[in-house]
Amino acid sequence: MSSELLSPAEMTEADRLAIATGPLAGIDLMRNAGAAVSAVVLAHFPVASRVHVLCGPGNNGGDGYVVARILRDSAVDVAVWASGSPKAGSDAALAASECPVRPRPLSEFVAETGSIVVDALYGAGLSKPLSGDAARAVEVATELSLPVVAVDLPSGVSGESGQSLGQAFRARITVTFARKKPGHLLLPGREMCGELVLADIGIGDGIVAQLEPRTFENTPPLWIGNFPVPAVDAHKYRRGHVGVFSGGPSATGAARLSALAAARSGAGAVTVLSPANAMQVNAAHLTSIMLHKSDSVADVQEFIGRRRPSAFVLGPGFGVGEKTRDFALGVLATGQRPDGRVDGLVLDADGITSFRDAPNVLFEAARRPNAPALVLTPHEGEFARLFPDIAGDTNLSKLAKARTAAERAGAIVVYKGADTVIAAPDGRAAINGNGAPWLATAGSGDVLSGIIAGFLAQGMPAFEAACAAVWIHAEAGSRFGPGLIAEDLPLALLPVLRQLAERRNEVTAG
Ligand SMILES: NC(=O)C1=CN([C@@H]2O[C@H](COP(=O)(O)OP(=O)(O)OC[C@H]3O[C@@H](n4cnc5c(N)ncnc54)[C@H](OP(=O)(O)O)[C@@H]3O)[C@@H](O)[C@H]2O)[C@@H](O)CC1
Ligand SMILES: [K+]
Repeated sequence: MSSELLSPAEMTEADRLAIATGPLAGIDLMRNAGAAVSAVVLAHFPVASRVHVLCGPGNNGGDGYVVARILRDSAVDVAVWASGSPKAGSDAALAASECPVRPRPLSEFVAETGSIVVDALYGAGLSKPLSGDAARAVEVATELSLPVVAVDLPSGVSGESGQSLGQAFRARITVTFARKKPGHLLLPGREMCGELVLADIGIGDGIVAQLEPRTFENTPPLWIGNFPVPAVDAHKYRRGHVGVFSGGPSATGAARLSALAAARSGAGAVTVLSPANAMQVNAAHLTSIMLHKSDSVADVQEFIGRRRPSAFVLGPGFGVGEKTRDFALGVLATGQRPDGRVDGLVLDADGITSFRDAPNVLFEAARRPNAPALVLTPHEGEFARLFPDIAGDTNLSKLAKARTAAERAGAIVVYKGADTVIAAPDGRAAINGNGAPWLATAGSGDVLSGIIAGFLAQGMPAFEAACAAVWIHAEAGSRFGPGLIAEDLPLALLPVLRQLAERRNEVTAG
């Protein structure tokens, strides 16, 4: 499965294992890497007046020497600018010795408009911020607006976190090898990479599998096998029943958006649970979605016992306070009750903020054996309310923050943003790469919560349900494009869901 992501350390280990297993030696992998980058340069910039290859002292630089040799062999005008020289006896030293272009020191780097830069300074081995000659090279490329093709990663960008500590190249194209790295998908890395090309350099799937990767790009292969398609004889309650809690009379819209999204994502039945004083306003806006009065935990329990809902959404428009905490803890306690157990609770917005002063109460409830799956869907601000120490730890990437939070909370954490990360308490995590700017609109998160609950109610495991919902939500948003408002999203889901249902049937048939 190629949705796996490898951290720079895991990638180094994959290189080592591949070399130890054979048949390819390190220099073969390097030659394949350099060939892949050269092919991209030749295909995208056939009329470049000159190609400047910047080579660092490690294996990333080694790839650069291979690129320079192949381009020279292809009659391209090539200049090589080197920062340090490769360690004697290394693969990079061998690649440098095979390169017919005499390197000049990076400190003298000059370039001209119309030329191309191949950035082979630092890749997986980036160990500190760019400084001196490397930082100046970034300035030269930026000033002249030269297209940059980055080898593995734009130098200065961390493959682990996507962060750049100081200066970094902004690439037009980045060519990486074997598997993508988290830094290619996490912001700002994703933007710094430009177009990302993944090249096969001969590291087999079996080698990657030995590393048992726990990080993935969030794409359909990750969860299509669990994507719910109703059986021919499906009864509406067998397709799952979602309950969505509504706020008071002037805050009911968010719950209805969530409810509609749960219904569109395939839940057989959806009920809005409304305070008595908001029943009329909700009733005026609901047709296929049911309505039930619910002012107290006893009302909620009575509903659970009688109507057997399998998932809830709590938070959108609900208000912050004790009632919210009681409802959330009441739902999570159903794992201990014989009269109706709920499979999952999606806690969003006010639901998250309500626990800011007592997050451990929530986490303990979620971690109790047999508790319903808890899915938390914080944006950055809400994340910091529930996990202030994790949010403030500048050593952690967004991926590591989500992962640490999920483990602490015993919950699936959907850490939202343009690079949403979904993490599970068991250590799995996925980074979403199809986020669309159109989704940054009021109510969009309420829709996402509803989709997650819709999938949970249909029996999808919680991590897969959250991943699928995030991807589908983003896909629907980007296909709809400009002018999107949250009301459009439930309908915009339909073509995406249709394609996935077809794909799921193919997977099942195959
Ligand atoms: N056989 C293989 O393994 C294959 C590997 N492949 C390629 O290898 C790349 C990884 O190679 P790598 O591990 O040698 O690390 P690399 O990125 O070259 O940097 C290390 C050197 O740079 C230095 N340095 C770092 N940051 C610096 C800074 N800011 N400023 C100044 N110096 C800095 C660092 O110094 P140090 O930290 O030791 O002080 C060290 O000397 C990978 O991205 C891929 O392109 C492919 O060819 C496939 C086969
Ligand atoms: K690089």
